Amino acid sequence: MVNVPLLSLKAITKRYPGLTANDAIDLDVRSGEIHAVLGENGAGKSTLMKIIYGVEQADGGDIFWQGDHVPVHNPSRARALGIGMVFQHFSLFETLSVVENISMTVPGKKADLAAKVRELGITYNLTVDPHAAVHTLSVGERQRVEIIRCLMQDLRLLILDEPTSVLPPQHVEVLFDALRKLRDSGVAILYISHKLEEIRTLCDTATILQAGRVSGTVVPREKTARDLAQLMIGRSIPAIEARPHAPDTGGPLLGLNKVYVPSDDPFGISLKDVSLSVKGGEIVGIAGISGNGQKELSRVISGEFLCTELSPAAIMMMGKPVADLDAAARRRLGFAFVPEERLGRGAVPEMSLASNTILTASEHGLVRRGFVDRPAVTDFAMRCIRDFDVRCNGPETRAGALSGGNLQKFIVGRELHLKPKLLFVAQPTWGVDIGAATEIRRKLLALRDDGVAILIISEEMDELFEVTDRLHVIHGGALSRSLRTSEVTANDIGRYMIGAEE
Ligand SMILES: Nc1ncnc2c1ncn2[C@@H]1O[C@H](COP(=O)(O)OP(=O)(O)OP(=O)(O)O)[C@@H](O)[C@H]1O
Repeated sequence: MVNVPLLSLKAITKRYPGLTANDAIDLDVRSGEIHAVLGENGAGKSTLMKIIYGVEQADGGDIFWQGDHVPVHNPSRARALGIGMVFQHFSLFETLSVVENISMTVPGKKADLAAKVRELGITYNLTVDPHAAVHTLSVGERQRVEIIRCLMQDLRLLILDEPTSVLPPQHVEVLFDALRKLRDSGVAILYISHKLEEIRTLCDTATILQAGRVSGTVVPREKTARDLAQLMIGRSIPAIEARPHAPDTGGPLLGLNKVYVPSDDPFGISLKDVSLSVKGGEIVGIAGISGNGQKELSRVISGEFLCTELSPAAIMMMGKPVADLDAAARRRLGFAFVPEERLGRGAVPEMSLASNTILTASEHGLVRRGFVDRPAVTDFAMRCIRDFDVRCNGPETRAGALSGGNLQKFIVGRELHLKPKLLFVAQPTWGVDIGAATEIRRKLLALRDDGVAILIISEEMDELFEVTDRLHVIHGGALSRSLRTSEVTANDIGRYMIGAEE
């Protein structure tokens, strides 16, 4: 029995209208291994994980668990087998405590559950106070709660979907230590990530998916990140060339002048004395650990949150005071914005891609005399799809049916096609595969060279170093002074990020 895989998938197939998301996939996962699943956006990774966890049902193929043929009709059946999954978006109730959240799916007295949370926390170095309310926890701590919840049952296989995309760098190592301990105790881990270096450090095996099929299985440690990217995409990715600093092109197109904004969310961060400016032809980045005011800053700049205490001139766009203008009025001045949350704020999942373009592009010839110009809308959506290589069934595809990375590419494409004077992008390449991320960064640089002013909030240090001319670091709702990117190191930025530097 030693050689029987813990989980064995045979010819798993899943079809959606017009496409095959998983095409006869075979995959073996063994106890005590960390097994990466790699692939371009839309390759079928999340679909496959959802089938294993019982959220989606396969149209064909078989699942074997320790050699036995088992149907997995729903997540509770998966949990009963010993399968746990941590999704990208956590499923915790903010106002309840850790142990109250856990007791919703795990039977037992609260006192016993709390003791178990403490014990598991010590064993795996995932400590968290069982009685803390979830809203008081950092993102890293919430993820620990999700993992501990899986551990409370007899866990044999843990599925993690891009777990480090939400973590600050210093929490990544803590997570990896816990995952290695789990592996050494015999648990199998399925690990989805676009971060190839992480996969090389952490994972024992990697299965690569290309357009819904398995294209290979490798030992990632024996490959370079470049090899892995090539295996995923089927071609090599040219590096972004070094570029000279852009010339000054006049006055700032965005200015924040001593912006103080109390948070309207009881769990949020207040902005303190935030000043910054972005000129045409430059990219300014905002680095920082998530939860330090990025969300609040982006709502204030986008106009989604109007703070009545600000004087109109506290925020200037294209030389005009805008702090009292709503988002639509700011957009009319030539401002475009990519929010951090794709679904809900960036796009309406129930609407087609074409209709989603009208949300922000209506003033760009898509609505005439109050009527939607359908051919113009379709043409606009087609251009976004083509230029940003959005893998979908065309402009009438429902936004919610796109894979995460493809929806991100579509939203970035839509905003870049508005030909803004000032562009503000939160997490430009969040969840996007390495090939597409390089392409998005290249397009941002091209816009900058055309004189557009660009502000980027990102938690990816490499990305900020690759594209920005200047940087600020946000910590506790306050911004550092402006730092010229070519004159600082990642270590310098790290000190500001943890508040060791004013
Ligand atoms: N509910 C759905 N309806 C229709 N098509 C869907 C649905 N869910 C996924 N798809 C399609 O299935 C394909 C695979 O999507 P999936 O989310 O599995 O990709 P992925 O590899 O996880 O991508 P990413 O890296 O972008 O998260 C995509 O083409 C996607 O558009």
